[in-house]
Amino acid sequence: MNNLIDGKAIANELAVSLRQSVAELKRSGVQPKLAVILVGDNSASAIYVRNKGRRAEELGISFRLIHLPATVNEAELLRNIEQLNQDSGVDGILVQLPLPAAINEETVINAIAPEKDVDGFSPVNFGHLWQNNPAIIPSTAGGIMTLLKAKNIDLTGQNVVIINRSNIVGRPLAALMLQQDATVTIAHSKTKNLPELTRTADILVSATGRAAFVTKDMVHPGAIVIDVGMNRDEAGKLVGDVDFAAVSKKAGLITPVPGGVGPMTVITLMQQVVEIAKKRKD
Ligand SMILES: Nc1nc(=O)c2c([nH]1)NC[C@@H]1CN(c3ccc(C(=O)N[C@@H](CCC(=O)O)C(=O)O)cc3)C=[N+]21
Repeated sequence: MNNLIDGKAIANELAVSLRQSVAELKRSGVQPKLAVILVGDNSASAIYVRNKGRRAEELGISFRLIHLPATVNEAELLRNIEQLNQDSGVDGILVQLPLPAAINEETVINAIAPEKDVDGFSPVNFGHLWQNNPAIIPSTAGGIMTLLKAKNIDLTGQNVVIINRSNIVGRPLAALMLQQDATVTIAHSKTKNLPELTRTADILVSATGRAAFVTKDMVHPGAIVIDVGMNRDEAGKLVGDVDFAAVSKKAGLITPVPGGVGPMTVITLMQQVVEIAKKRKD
């Protein structure tokens, strides 16, 4: 099957030059550093954070994990963020989502200094993105753009349907694709006649969190299918949103799970840590 987009391989290629950028920064006396705050013991979050730590270490980026108990109160979490905001040795701050229900995610995200908000979730970075002047962008959306670029896909005039309206994936991805002259539709749980809509897509992106949500009748032959889903099947195996066996026979290009968007998210995060660290020299 040669219609597979190998996100892992693309991420590994990008890692080569990124490692050089880190080495160069170190020679000039700057040690790039990412701080991650993980609250509680969500097993999926623990895996994602571990993957980020591994990649950082391999690139020569310092990685500080602050693991707080699920019972931590908001004020305590905000104090931790404030400390990282003040620490001139920290370039990027990431608070792993989701947070426990007792904590207001918006309050927490807004507490991160925008220039260290490596996720691009803060209102300032979000605003820059929608003003068509992106600064720090959400990693999953950025990673998908890099993946399409690596495959020489021109978005001009393409019909894109994104099944996800979150601030983390759907909205930032829509902004980035619009910037490259795609015609973007954001679909969600209230969208009428979804299969009819998705069949109009030249590029279909799904991030619903439901295994086998995207079936082959929803996909136009030859379409590009980007699977952002991270689900566990009955056997506990990681699967995406797309019925991969059937849809991969129909799609022009398709990303697998694992090995598609996930590794691109992580490498994009690291690229942004390095970009922020470069600013220390300005
Ligand atoms: N503040 C914040 N920023 C995030 O960027 C963020 C977050 N919260 N919360 C959760 C999502 C999810 N996410 C992933 C990261 C790596 C993989 C990844 O490495 N996936 C691998 C394998 C995963 C595995 O081994 O289970 C793959 O798809 O091949 C996936 C998903 C980042 N997120």
